[in-house]
Amino acid sequence: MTGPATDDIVVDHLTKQYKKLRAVDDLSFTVRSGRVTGFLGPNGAGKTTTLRMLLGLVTPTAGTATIGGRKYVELHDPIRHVGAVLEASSAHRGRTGRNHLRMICRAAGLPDSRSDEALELVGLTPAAKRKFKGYSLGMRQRLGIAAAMLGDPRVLVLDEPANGLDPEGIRWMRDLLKALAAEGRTVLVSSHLLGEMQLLADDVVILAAGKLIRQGPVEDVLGSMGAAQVRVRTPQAAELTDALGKINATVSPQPDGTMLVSGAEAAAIGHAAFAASVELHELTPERGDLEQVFLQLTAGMAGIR
Ligand SMILES: Nc1ncnc2c1ncn2[C@@H]1O[C@H](COP(=O)(O)OP(=O)(O)OP(=O)(O)O)[C@@H](O)[C@H]1O
Repeated sequence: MTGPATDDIVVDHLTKQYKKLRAVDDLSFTVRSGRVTGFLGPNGAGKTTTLRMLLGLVTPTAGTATIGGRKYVELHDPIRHVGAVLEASSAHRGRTGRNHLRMICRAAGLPDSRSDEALELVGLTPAAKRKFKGYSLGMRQRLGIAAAMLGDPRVLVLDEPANGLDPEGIRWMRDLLKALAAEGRTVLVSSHLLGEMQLLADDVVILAAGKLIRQGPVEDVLGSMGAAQVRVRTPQAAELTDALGKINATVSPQPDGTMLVSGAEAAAIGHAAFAASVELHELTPERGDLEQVFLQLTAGMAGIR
């Protein structure tokens, strides 16, 4: 039997040229099954264009994007293979959420029962018989995910799914996507919410100005920056700042009375403090978070082109 060996997404030298603008520029990356991959980039980086090429909605100028080895348009039964939410779902205003899903089921040859299962999955059962026009943005996002899940797809592609969700909704989304990945599905999610991505994603693909900046497990991307800082608390801030100046460390005082020191390891800071007879109340190495790393990696690559 032939067919895709896995449900990986493979983007290979993908390029999209719009007149003078190269929206996506020779982009290559892999999204692995069984993991949540965060797709990150400043505004205008080319994320949506990439996802649209992956889903066969935009024709690449060059390169390919495949799912389990096939282009989207070559998939035999796409709704059972790939679920996608590219923007907050739209439905006929006067139609109920349940009827909206049933119509999709009928068009795709899926049993009606899938509508209720998908509504249950996204927590919309209580609103199943309410009309779409009364749905909040968060409910529309949930309905979009329900529609994407109708075919029980192995691959999910979501563009900014957390938009419009309240903190409880964001947490719900995180739990759902992690659970779907834990079942072995491929989950590719674009987002601007970097704090949320750090909690959600196993891997990240970072894009700026159409080009790949970094890809890999979140831990590796965070670690690779070596963005280590050390949080220090002392009642002798002036003396410590002097002592650290001598070892070329940079000190930035924080509003909470601590100082963040970069350019020296905790041991070197402790030693400098000891040698200067400075009392320390805290000495905590801190790694840069995804937001700091993202801003460093994409610095100067203005989003709006
Ligand atoms: N149909 C089009 N014709 C011309 N230019 C386009 C078209 N679609 C997108 N672009 C341009 O391509 C670039 C990438 O846009 P894209 O929407 O893919 O970025 P994005 O990373 O999704 O941005 P955002 O985070 O703001 O949604 C932008 O400069 C955009 O203006």
